[in-house]
Amino acid sequence: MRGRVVIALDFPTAEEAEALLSRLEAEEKPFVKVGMQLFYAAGPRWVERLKERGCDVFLDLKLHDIPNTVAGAVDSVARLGVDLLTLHACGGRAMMEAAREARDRSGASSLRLVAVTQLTSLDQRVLNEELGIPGTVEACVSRYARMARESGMDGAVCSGWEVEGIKAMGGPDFLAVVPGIRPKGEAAQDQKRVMTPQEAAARGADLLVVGRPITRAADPAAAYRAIVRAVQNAGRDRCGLEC
Ligand SMILES: O=C(O)c1cc(=O)[nH]c(=O)n1[C@@H]1O[C@H](COP(=O)(O)O)[C@@H](O)[C@H]1O
Repeated sequence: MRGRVVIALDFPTAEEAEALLSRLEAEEKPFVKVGMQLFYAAGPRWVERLKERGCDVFLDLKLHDIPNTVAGAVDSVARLGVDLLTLHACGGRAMMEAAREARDRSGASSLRLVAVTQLTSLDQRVLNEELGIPGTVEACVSRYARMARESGMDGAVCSGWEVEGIKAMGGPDFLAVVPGIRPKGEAAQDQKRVMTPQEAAARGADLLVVGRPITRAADPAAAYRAIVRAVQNAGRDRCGLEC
């Protein structure tokens, strides 16, 4: 999956998400993320239809509950045929293990479970002063990612600043999913730990999650293409030829 751009469809209705997708029709099969806003509005049947029209689908529900409840949620999601599902690493080992067991029992072997470490909207001050977690953001992300891997998760969500540590710890098959992507010069908005697409890809991001820089652009298809190009250029930078 190395270096794929995922478009975050953060819209209030299915119609608005579909309007965006129709503007991207000329592009190769897109990888899209459906988060809470759209999922709660459009529902599971709409997500199934997204798969039927050929999109790869990342369902970002950020599950966080007791193990039994999360296992039940994973069982329901497994029936939708989506490719990726998020849960919060801070739910702990038992929760993540229950999620993995539910996925394995469901037979949906292509459903990858990825654990959110620390949200890209948080910074050092929030971690230490508001959440009361000591140490650096990087150390916390690394600790959560290791726990996620040991609990059988397929990857972790982190910012571009923590990708190299996660890839070094988890190896090539442990996915580093990276939101907080901002092309040079774009406003960070509510994101704190941001990085350009080129740099995140050069550091080893497998999936780059991009929302507003594409969805709110005057020309979303052009914005998407520019980000895909930046990611491809990072691949060339890494090995001297296209890889
Ligand atoms: O799990 C996520 O996808 C996620 C984790 C995280 O730490 N930060 C983060 O921004 N996201 C998601 O990534 C997307 C980023 O959107 P933009 O900030 O508009 O590019 C949103 O849909 C967020 O829900």
